[in-house]
Amino acid sequence: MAYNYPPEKLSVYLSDDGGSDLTFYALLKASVFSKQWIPFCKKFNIEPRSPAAYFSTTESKCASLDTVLSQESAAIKKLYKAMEDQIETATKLGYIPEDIQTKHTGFSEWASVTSQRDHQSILQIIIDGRDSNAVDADGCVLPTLVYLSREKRPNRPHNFKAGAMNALVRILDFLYLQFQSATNNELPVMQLRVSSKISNGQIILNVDCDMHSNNSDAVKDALCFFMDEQKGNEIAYVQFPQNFNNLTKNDIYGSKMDVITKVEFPGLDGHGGALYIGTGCFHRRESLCGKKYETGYKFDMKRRIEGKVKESVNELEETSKILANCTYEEGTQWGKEMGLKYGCPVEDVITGLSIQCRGWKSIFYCPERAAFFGIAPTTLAQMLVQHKRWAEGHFQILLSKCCPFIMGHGRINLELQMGYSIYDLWAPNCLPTLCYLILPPLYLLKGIALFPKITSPWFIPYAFVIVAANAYYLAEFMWCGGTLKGWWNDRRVWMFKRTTSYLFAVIDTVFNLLGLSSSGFDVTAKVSEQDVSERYEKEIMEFGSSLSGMFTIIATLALLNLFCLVGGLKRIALNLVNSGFETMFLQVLVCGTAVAINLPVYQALFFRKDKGRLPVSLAFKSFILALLVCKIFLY
Ligand SMILES: O=c1ccn([C@@H]2O[C@H](COP(=O)(O)OP(=O)(O)O[C@H]3O[C@H](CO)[C@@H](O)[C@H](O)[C@H]3O)[C@@H](O)[C@H]2O)c(=O)[nH]1
Ligand SMILES: [Mn+2]
Repeated sequence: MAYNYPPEKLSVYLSDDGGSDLTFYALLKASVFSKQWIPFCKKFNIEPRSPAAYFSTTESKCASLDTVLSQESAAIKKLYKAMEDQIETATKLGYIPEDIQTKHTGFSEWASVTSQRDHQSILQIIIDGRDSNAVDADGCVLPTLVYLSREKRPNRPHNFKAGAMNALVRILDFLYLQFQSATNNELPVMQLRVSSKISNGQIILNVDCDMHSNNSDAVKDALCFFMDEQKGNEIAYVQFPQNFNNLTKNDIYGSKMDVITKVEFPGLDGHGGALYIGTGCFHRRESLCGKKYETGYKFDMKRRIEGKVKESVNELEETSKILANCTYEEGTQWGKEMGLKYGCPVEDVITGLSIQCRGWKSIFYCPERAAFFGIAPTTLAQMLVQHKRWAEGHFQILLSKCCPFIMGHGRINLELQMGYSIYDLWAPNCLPTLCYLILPPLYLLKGIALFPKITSPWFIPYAFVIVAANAYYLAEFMWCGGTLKGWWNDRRVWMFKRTTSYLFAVIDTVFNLLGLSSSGFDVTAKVSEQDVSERYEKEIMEFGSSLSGMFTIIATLALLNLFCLVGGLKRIALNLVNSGFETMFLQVLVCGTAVAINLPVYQALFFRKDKGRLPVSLAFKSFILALLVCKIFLY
């Protein structure tokens, strides 16, 4: 709401798939707070304009610089804290006390809600942009603010984030038309809760719920691309990078996407445009809703619609919430040709690809001051689940009719098709990785050489690939601002993802193709317990007892490599292998690297005492498994 953009041209929509009156209450409170916050931001040109982020990062710095600012900042912080306390109190209670409920008729909507998964559409226009009394403390108009919790019924697929986004797009569109005539709104904004979205009539910014804005000029930046006189008309979306503000120095879960953001996406940008990655993206409404690009297409951003809308807020709420009902999409193109596509765990990427295949271009833009910040997973389990979803989604795209080489053939250029396939091929990468982590060590244990001798000329290509690939990636990683330890962590995560997330992604995709299951959307956890956060800050890998399937694989592979390394080295030392070290060098290297990279796993199995260690039962299970594999192989 505090973007550096005329408020009468902005509307904010928040979608709450959790269907919670607590969220509605928080939004109400925020709308009241905004009356003080927005003038404060504009007066002092505050950044970032997310109050939580502002108070946690810059308050100390500004306090000493400017006395007026520091006084006003202290006063507004008090208001913010009071609001936060009220919301937290209600959250702890688990319900909204009656005296609060009576203050807004919207709460009555929840009287008939029995479950988050079974309720009618709830739509509340909290701030009506047409209302001349809806002003901030300085008397400036406020952006329209709408709360939406779409209808959910147990027997109806709700299509996760894509479903939420599409409901929002429709409502935004409908209300935009209603409001535009009344207020000359040019750019309504909309927002989702479990995912959040900002849009405006022609341009829609969508932001996930775990993100905040960090750059109040981002709207204007994006509009510059859309309004470019030469190329603006062919642009469908402007994607900003995903940045995270909760990363630790050496990024223990490899979440920082710097190599993607600074190398790969700018590369794709030169070949038609980067992927749509679900958040921090400005869409042209028309291209998102299925329009094909035609040469010569022109859109007048300043178009006005004549006529005045007299409907009251209540009437508008009643009419527009029908658009968020389960039955609304029946027999329509929503989820197919219109809006975000359904049925794929990376609804964002497949949607972006379809848009590009309809002839549109996209832009990837990294302003100096990051536009958005989000939250990266803080436990190994969260990270592996997230990557399983991504890898599965991408692999599904490759095997579907939306495969970049099929759907993209003749529509997007070959470089871009290949660019997409880097990610689409993540999942099947599990197969070679598993081979390398299982076969060389076992054969080392048995004393059978798989690779050329160190003295053979055939050793050179292997040495070259190993040195070149690693040196290249290391250089790229450091050039993008990573640390050496961060690179080592990244390599570990690379291995874990391939042996678990990607493997499960392949299995699930196959099941999916055979029609034996359908894929969902496992939401990434947004809060973690105190001790978990502390370990995250200290960069201690968090295992714990969840995800036992994936962790068993990780632990078993780690132990298998350890056993084989010890056994293999012993065999070489006892001279049981013909010119042992020379013939076994590459196997010792592969297996030794695996052991070195798995050090945190051994610690979690045998030495740690905290709750983030691997449970004893799992340690026992993987120990027996690894031993059994070695025994059977030697037999
Ligand atoms: O039923 C659902 C499930 C999810 N969401 C929203 O989707 C967004 C992304 O979910 P999150 O749990 O944060 O997953 P991430 O793995 O962090 O999401 C990344 O990956 C997704 C695709 O898998 C993209 O859609 C996201 O934009 C991208 O940030 C969040 O705002 C959710 O609230 C819904 O609105 N409804
Ligand atoms: Mn997220």
